[in-house]
Amino acid sequence: MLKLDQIRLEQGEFQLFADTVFDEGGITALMGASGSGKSTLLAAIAGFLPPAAGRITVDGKDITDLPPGERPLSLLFQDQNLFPHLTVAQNVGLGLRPDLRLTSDQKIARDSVLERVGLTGMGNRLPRDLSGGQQSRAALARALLRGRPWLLLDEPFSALGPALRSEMLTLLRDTAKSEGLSVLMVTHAPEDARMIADRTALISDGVLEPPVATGALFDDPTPALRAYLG
Ligand SMILES: Nc1ncnc2c1ncn2[C@@H]1O[C@H](COP(=O)(O)OP(=O)(O)OP(=O)(O)O)[C@@H](O)[C@H]1O
Repeated sequence: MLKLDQIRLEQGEFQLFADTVFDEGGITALMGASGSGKSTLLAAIAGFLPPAAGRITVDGKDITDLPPGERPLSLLFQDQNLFPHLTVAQNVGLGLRPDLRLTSDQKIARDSVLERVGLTGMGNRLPRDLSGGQQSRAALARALLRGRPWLLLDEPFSALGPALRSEMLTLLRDTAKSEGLSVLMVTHAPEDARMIADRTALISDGVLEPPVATGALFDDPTPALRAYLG
């Protein structure tokens, strides 16, 4: 369970308040208008923005002051962060060792994760020799290789066309299930939330609303969601 306990975040004039719990298992979509604070919230959970007030706990353990790399989570951004001069296998291996000195067991784990995301045999390519969808798979593979229980995604597939995006969302849903991951995914697209998110939490007027079942939410939108959907 990921708990945001009376959290207040500040970025310049902007403020966001969050006091809610994300249950583990399954996928939670995080939605809200542009500038509502979705990326700010993920940055705080990931450890890149210290809260102005409040505590963040995971399974009862206070992680508020832990450096990003020591938190029980991986973060995946839209631009994928693949290093252009490193091969796919090296980019993925960075998830385990920044110096790339993988043990033989770690290499086996890396190759296994490449296989799980459908990149078998592509480890020696450079990112530029992959399609957009394959680059997304490589970035997901790196996050998965870290083996952290929570996966935070900030509009990771929004640069992809509709068919590829849907393919990646399906891969994410299947992988989260098979690996028992808890996923928090920022998205602008209601259809993405409806497709894979068990729950959806909305940020509205500087406040994070508690996550609720996605189907029920869209079938009977709250005033905040109605305002967002327009
Ligand atoms: N470094 C910063 N200094 C000052 N204000 C900032 C900074 N970073 C973000 N903000 C402000 O914080 C607010 C929230 O931004 P954030 O990027 O979290 O929103 P978002 O919901 O992710 O938006 P989008 O959907 O457009 O990506 C915005 O008003 C933004 O202008």
